[in-house]
Amino acid sequence: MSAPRTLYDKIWDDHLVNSQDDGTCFLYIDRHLVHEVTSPQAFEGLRMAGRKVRAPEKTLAVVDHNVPTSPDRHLGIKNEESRIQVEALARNAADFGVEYYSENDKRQGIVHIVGPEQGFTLPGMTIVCGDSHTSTHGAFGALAHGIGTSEVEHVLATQTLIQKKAKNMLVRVDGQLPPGVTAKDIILAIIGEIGTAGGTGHVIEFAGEAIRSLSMEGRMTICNMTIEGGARAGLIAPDETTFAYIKDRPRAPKGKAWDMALEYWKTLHTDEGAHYDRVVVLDAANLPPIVSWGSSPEDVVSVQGIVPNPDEIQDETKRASKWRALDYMGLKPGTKITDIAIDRVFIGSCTNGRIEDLRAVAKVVEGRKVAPTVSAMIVPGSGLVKEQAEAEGLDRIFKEAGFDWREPGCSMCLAMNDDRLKPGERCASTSNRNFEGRQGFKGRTHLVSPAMAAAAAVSGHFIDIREWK
Ligand SMILES: CC(C)[C@H](C(=O)O)[C@@H](O)C(=O)O
Ligand code: SF4
Repeated sequence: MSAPRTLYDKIWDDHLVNSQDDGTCFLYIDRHLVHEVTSPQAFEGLRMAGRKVRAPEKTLAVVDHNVPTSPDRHLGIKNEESRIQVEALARNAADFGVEYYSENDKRQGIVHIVGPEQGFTLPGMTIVCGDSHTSTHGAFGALAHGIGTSEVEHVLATQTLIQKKAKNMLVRVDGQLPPGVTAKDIILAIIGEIGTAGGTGHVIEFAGEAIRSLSMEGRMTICNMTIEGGARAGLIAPDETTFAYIKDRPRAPKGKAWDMALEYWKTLHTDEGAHYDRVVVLDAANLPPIVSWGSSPEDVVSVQGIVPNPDEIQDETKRASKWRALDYMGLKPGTKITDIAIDRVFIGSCTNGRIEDLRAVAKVVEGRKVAPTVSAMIVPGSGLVKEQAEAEGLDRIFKEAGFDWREPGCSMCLAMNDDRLKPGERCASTSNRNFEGRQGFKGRTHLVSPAMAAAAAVSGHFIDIREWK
């Protein structure tokens, strides 16, 4: 009998090409997603060295960060810097024979939404992308690493990645979530608990009843933000929910190949008695809806809570940094979270821009109006999410409520396109990062779930979604 292994151990072992005495390993990479921000120099490097893309059929390119989300974007990208980046990816994909979804392709969207949607992301695979939120794909039981541009070039050329093995960490979320509390609240609570460095050097496997009960959308939200907890990757063992999501996707295996794949996928779980280097346990039943108050995803509190007082922090450096965060956010200790008024609402991103997220928003805002003091936008994560939402009539609900209904892309998740906050503006956002300037120079971001963002849009301030009538 071989020693019991974790899910991470199994995927690692199945992809190990070579390992050196110092722990340096070559991992075979099954899937490579490429976007316009981190790929130009990588393709340029190949060109200069006269190399080809080794496995174009395992590579998929899509534009997301720089594309405008306005309805007239098919007329061309006005911002020159963005246009140059988007055109470069189109050219590189054509030159190197890589499939490419342009901003006018219905399948275009945020790379981490597109991969799963197409069945390009499958259980047991190693997946990379020059993007930190590649961890999202771990929701399928795939080992998914964000990589840098020089690694993008290395993978394009060799279909391998140089890695050292990380440690195993388990985050178990027991019990059932109360109504109104979502996957987003789980992951914000976890990061609040372990801190942004809590997962450093580890791959986190999420397990427990509350995780098992989540849809694939919810699981993707959890794995998406694993990276904000400092971990190398996040993983959730595949199960019937996973298989049902994948079945009949354009790139999923079909017929006999499906049966064979399924047989393998069913072995992808941690063995009884396998060792984790660290274990964290949370009880879902105790979780409230969560709102971030500072400039780090660990700065979180219950919607029923107050802005904390940094003076209560022992560590001097940390105390100073949290004071700075409050100053940046324009908040005072002791303020009730529900008394914080907002100017903008952003619903979208690879954290919460999927169909289930939009349905949750529609449920909250149907027959209501966005507060007159608030400007709110909804950005579907992909063209297919947009199409589905429109087929269900969600766009009508949004527009009647006064939301701006946009074209797919990263949008105001980060200020790399036309969608951004003005200095001092305060935003309830379903995205994953709240660093200074993230959504625009001097913009103020509060991270929340889609339902909480929707309720804030209508109320003009944060409100406990559990009390929504
Ligand atoms: C631009 C890109 C490299 C970046 C990332 O790596 O995550 C972006 O997607 C982000 O969310 O900050
Ligand atoms: S939506 Fe945001 S977090 Fe996701 S890839 Fe785009 S910029 Fe990064």
